[in-house]
Amino acid sequence: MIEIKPHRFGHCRISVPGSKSYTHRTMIAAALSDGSCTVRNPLRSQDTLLTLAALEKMGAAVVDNRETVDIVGLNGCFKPCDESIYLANSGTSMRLLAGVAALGRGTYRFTGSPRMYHRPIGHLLEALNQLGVAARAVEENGCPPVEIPGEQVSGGPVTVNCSVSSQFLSSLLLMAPCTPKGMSITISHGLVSSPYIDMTVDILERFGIQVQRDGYIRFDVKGNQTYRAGVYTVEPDASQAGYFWGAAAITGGSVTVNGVTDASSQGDVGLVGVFEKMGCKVTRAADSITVTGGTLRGVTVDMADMPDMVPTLAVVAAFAEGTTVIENVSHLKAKESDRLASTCAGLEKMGIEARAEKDRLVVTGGKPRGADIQTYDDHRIAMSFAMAGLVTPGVKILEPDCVEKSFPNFWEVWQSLYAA
Ligand SMILES: O=C(O)C1=C[C@@H](OP(=O)(O)O)[C@@H](O)[C@H](O)C1
Ligand SMILES: C=C(OP(=O)(O)O)C(=O)O
Repeated sequence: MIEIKPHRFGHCRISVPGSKSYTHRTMIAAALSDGSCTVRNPLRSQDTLLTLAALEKMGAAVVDNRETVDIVGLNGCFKPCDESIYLANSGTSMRLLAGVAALGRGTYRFTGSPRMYHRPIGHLLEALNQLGVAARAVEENGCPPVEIPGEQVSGGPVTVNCSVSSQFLSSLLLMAPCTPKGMSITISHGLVSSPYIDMTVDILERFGIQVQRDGYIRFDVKGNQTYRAGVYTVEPDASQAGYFWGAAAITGGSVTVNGVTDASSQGDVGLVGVFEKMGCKVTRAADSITVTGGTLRGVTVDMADMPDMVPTLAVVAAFAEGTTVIENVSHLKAKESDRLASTCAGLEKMGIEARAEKDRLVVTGGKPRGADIQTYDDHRIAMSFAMAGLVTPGVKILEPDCVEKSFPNFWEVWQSLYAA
């Protein structure tokens, strides 16, 4: 348990670790590449290290130098792996690896934590089945554990339902260039979290892969393309910056996060635009963004593309005047926890009116009081409610180590607010 002490600060400048999403993607692309890659500024957290360990088990040669990671790629085809590959509760590892595993030889079995066994993957398995891969959920319930036979998949046309997760499409996009025929991917039933697709396409292009797209409707990737080995640098994580910008919003202080800018494909940078609408001042510089808190008012905002920032926004909304309506977020039910429920539970415990409706979250600002916050093993719940403790005495975060999933030194970086 960590008790967050209230603190007002003037200006604070901070740095956050490398992007989780970019680290997963860069490591996977490197493992598929035609030679020796160096990944600079990788996020070294529980989830990204699970992806790295999985790639090593699937045959990539890995040297972890901490500041950098060297990966020798397998030129589009993984080696057989007899043991099960454990991916804890890392949805990105599970979904992205399940697709690219179909490029390998032998059968891969991906397992995880109990919560992972409730996070859907059926739509990706169905897409793999269309491509002739006999991928299956071991329990036949559309959730991990999964078995993926590496069948030298040839490619072709495929349709995928991305209404629950964009990660299914990212997975298909990552495997497509290594198939002989290439793939023509059509998205059915809409797409949530679309900026993560832009990140995937960005990584593909940086590795020399050509992708043709019609918005978020259809993607054509030619076959027999090569992921080009090289040196790749991971940019700082915009989602992690969000907790520090949120700290500024709530306290009325000012926080500059280094290296995160509007030019990024990371959709979560968009959170600063929401804070701006709520009454904060946002200063965008060439290599940083500064948020300065102001008098906050509630907003109505569609967060389908920024799912990971919903708990962050909901906690900030508790300190705003009026009601905040966060729309199109039903996919939050399938995250590390049911995030609509866990966010509401924390806010209600603090005396704030919050309710999860079908696909939206409604929070009415008020006078939050201190409370023990249950984190449900969800890093984003821990980091979001830490912000509340900067203003409200008596906020205690239970099981704070869950931040290891994405931001192992979060509590250390958090301390820099107290030095400001
Ligand atoms: O592809 C990615 O790196 C991610 C996609 C998003 O998931 P969904 O597409 O399942 O919403 C996001 O919530 C997750 O933290 C990371
Ligand atoms: C949902 C998240 O990650 P994942 O899907 O990789 O578990 C997250 O980091 O908030």
